[in-house]
Amino acid sequence: MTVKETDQEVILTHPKDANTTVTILKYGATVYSWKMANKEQLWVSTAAKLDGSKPVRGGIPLVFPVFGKNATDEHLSKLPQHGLARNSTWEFLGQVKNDPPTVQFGLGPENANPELTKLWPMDFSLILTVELGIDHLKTAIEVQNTSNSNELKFNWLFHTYLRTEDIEDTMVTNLTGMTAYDQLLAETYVERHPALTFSEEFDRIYKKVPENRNIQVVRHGQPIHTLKRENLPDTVVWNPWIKKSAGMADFEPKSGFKNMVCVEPGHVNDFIILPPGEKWNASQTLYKDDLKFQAIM
Ligand SMILES: O=P(O)(O)OC[C@H]1O[C@@H](O)[C@H](O)[C@@H](O)[C@@H]1O
Repeated sequence: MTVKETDQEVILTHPKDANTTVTILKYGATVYSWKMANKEQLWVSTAAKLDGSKPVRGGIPLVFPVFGKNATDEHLSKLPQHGLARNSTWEFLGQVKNDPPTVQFGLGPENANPELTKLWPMDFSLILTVELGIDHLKTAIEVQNTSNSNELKFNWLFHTYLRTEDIEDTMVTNLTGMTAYDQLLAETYVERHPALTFSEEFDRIYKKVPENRNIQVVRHGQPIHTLKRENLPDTVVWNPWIKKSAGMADFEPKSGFKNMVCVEPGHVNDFIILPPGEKWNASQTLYKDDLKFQAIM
């Protein structure tokens, strides 16, 4: 069996390697484990809530329809930080392909968190497709505006927590020359560093990153993760470091910031405005590649 469903989760196993698996919690349709040849690729807090009481701290939470906390939009401003998709139990729609094993999850106003759809009463349909390759994990999203008359205004982001052995000797590359909004300084500037390194809290939105930039997480000269993006122009890079992780009750162990970096492809710098009836598609693929340095300014 390549796909196993329980009440809480769906587990995919690759037919060519029983140690290559992905586990998706129905709550938030959150990928919270991805193992390649038995090696975990994602970071998840040991205090993460997997019981639907709180979005999962780790894995790949889904951010929709708003990134961060909105202050101005009549409806979006009423939603909590990062919206409602990560706080809703999605419907498992089943397996759509055998090899690579591929499954889908759906969310709409009928099954989304009712407390939150009351605050954001829009017509929408989301389909998340998760594909487990022998050497990759692809997550793809389709958003449909199911209204006959109103536009749908939203952000999308894959809040991907990537695992690393030690953040202090980890770099994130191929964002050189991009415009960055530093959320900690509230300043916009052009990224001049040939690679991002980490020695304190880090929270930046890189804007309009061309699709041919494949962001890499590099350790000891070896790329440990490579990210390919489709229709996701912005990328958030985040590490909470010591003080911020100390303040998060669900972030454990407290030294866990050393073992993770969030590289989060999304469309967050502005909103997508989808006309009635239309669809919008985007995806992220995590895979392994050789070192490809794209530092052209
Ligand atoms: O604690 P949350 O809501 O999961 O957010 C975690 C982080 O998510 C990142 O995407 C944001 O850039 C950070 O500002 C934020 O702190």
